[in-house]
Amino acid sequence: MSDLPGIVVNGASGRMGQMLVKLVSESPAARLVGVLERSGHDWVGRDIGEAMGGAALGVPVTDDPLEAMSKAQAVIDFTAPAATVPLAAIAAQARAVHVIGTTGLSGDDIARLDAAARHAIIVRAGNMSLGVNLLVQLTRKVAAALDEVFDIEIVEAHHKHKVDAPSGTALMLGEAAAEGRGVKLDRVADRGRDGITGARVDGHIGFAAIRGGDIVGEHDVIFAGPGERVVLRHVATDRAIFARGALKAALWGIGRKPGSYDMMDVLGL
Ligand SMILES: NC(=O)C1=CN([C@@H]2O[C@H](COP(=O)(O)OP(=O)(O)OC[C@H]3O[C@@H](n4cnc5c(N)ncnc54)[C@H](OP(=O)(O)O)[C@@H]3O)[C@@H](O)[C@H]2O)C=CC1
Ligand SMILES: O=C(O)C1=N[C@H](C(=O)O)C[C@H](O)C1
Repeated sequence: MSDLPGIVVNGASGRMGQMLVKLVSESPAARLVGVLERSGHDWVGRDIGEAMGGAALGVPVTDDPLEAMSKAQAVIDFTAPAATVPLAAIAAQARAVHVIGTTGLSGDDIARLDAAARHAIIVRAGNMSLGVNLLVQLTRKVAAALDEVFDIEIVEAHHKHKVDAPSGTALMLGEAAAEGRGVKLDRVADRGRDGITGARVDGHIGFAAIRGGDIVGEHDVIFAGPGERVVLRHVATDRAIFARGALKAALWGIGRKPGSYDMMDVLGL
């Protein structure tokens, strides 16, 4: 039996779940020890490799989180708030690092995750890619350097199946822009304009979302001033960037003190 860190993937049939199963099962630094799906899913009880249409991986899909985590040091979770929030308490009980990529979490969900982090090691980010986390840092710097004469607008584009808006990444970028300006995002965010909205309010941070086709994820932070514009952009073309970041976070989290961490901590940015 290998002594590589054991990783569980939650939401194994999802777009990110399948990407993670592939990455972890092929990784020289970790081993796949469990895969979770919700009760009633037709993959439960099947070998995950075969369910994904490939060779058997020797790991059956289960709907029992404690069983899945019995041999694990970490669980990677890109699912939905209704699955992620309860899993935090179970991961704490199993003493497993909980890496959370799930977006669309409400303020109440985040409060519950923060409460779980008193006993659990939670690494959570709306985007686990290196490029986006660098873009977050750049956004904070540019927002601090440019005054309110530059209007900040965040435009994001994703595939047609995405259920939440603005994206988790857009919200991270908005938080960074607000921090750079020394304001609270919830006081200045304009989320969704329609009809006679009135002129733009100076100092506000606007959000716009495009949904279509198979767009993996694109984010522009626009600083629009009189006579010039600065545009910071990230374009994701492969979901593997998120999966790689999540596995890095899982390995980084093992042995840390309980608490809430993010990708800035993992990447040392
Ligand atoms: N932080 C980051 O870097 C990234 C975050 N994401 C986020 O990850 C999440 C998943 O994205 P994606 O893989 O595209 O989504 P999918 O819809 O492809 O997959 C979601 C998975 O979660 C499961 N799931 C959904 N709701 C529940 C529930 N209530 N209980 C148990 N399981 C549930 C689904 O199971 P079922 O099929 O049975 O519904 C499915 O396996 C989203 O929130 C997305 O925004 C995505 C990419 C990068
Ligand atoms: O749902 C997605 O696909 C993605 N979600 C994340 C987000 O909400 O920002 C990250 C990435 O953009 C892909």
